[in-house]
Amino acid sequence: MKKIAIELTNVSRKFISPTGVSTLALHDFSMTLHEGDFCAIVGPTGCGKSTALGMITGLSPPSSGTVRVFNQPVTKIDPNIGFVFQADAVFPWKNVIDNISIGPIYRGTNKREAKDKAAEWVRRVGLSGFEYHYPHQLSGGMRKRVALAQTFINEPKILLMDEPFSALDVQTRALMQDELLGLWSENKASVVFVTHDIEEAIALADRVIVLTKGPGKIKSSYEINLPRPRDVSTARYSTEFINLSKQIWSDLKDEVHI
Ligand SMILES: Nc1ncnc2c1ncn2[C@@H]1O[C@H](COP(=O)(O)OP(=O)(O)OP(=O)(O)O)[C@@H](O)[C@H]1O
Repeated sequence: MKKIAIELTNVSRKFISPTGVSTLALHDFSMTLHEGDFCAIVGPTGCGKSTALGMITGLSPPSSGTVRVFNQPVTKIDPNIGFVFQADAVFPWKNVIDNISIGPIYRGTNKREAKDKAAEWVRRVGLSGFEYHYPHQLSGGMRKRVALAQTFINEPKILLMDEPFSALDVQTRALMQDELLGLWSENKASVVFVTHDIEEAIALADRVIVLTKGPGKIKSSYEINLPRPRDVSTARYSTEFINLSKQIWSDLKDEVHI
């Protein structure tokens, strides 16, 4: 029996603006993610997807309900959690090796060892030859590879991803999705992946959760039983994939209808 990695129970999150305006971002939201599982969340803009991730990180406590990570209440930022966001989180003034080694150095690994480890990650994400390039000398896809290496080098038990590939062109995006699945299959982190792209959600995840328009609550949830390992560019042609895609799109269409 797999352990529970993340558990949100009847969570709501309200924001109060400086002028006193209250926004209920998420309402009575519950989800459970087991160790090593890959869950995607889709939903209309502003429905509270990023808010849900923020509560798992410990950056933004819930207004009511409970958030537990590996059975412990979330009270602070947990070093076992890795993040990848839409914006590149790479340091522009550091080269590729220095960007990738920064996590282990902050965690107390000596510089030599951290750089050796980073060199191995440079190879794993296909950036050999670019070790001493700076982010502005790399393409968007290459910068994303740096971001993935920066995260995976810390061997996170939980990986939170907020539209990480949305700024990439279609081909690079498919490559990065395959890259992510490859890294995940070795590391087996528990992943929560937020996206607007239904096909991306189905191609990557074991489960896709659809949220209603804000304040978000769960509208539907689908188990994705496509075989693994998956090749994202071919998986999308299967009948099962197409049917899931139609069903999820139909759920979402009701929510974005104006
Ligand atoms: N710090 C904040 N202060 C006030 N309101 C906030 C804050 N953060 C989020 N909100 C509001 O909470 C709601 C949910 O925002 P959130 O960013 O979680 O949505 P989302 O589903 O991730 O949106 P998108 O798909 O557009 O990225 C929105 O109405 C947003 O304006």
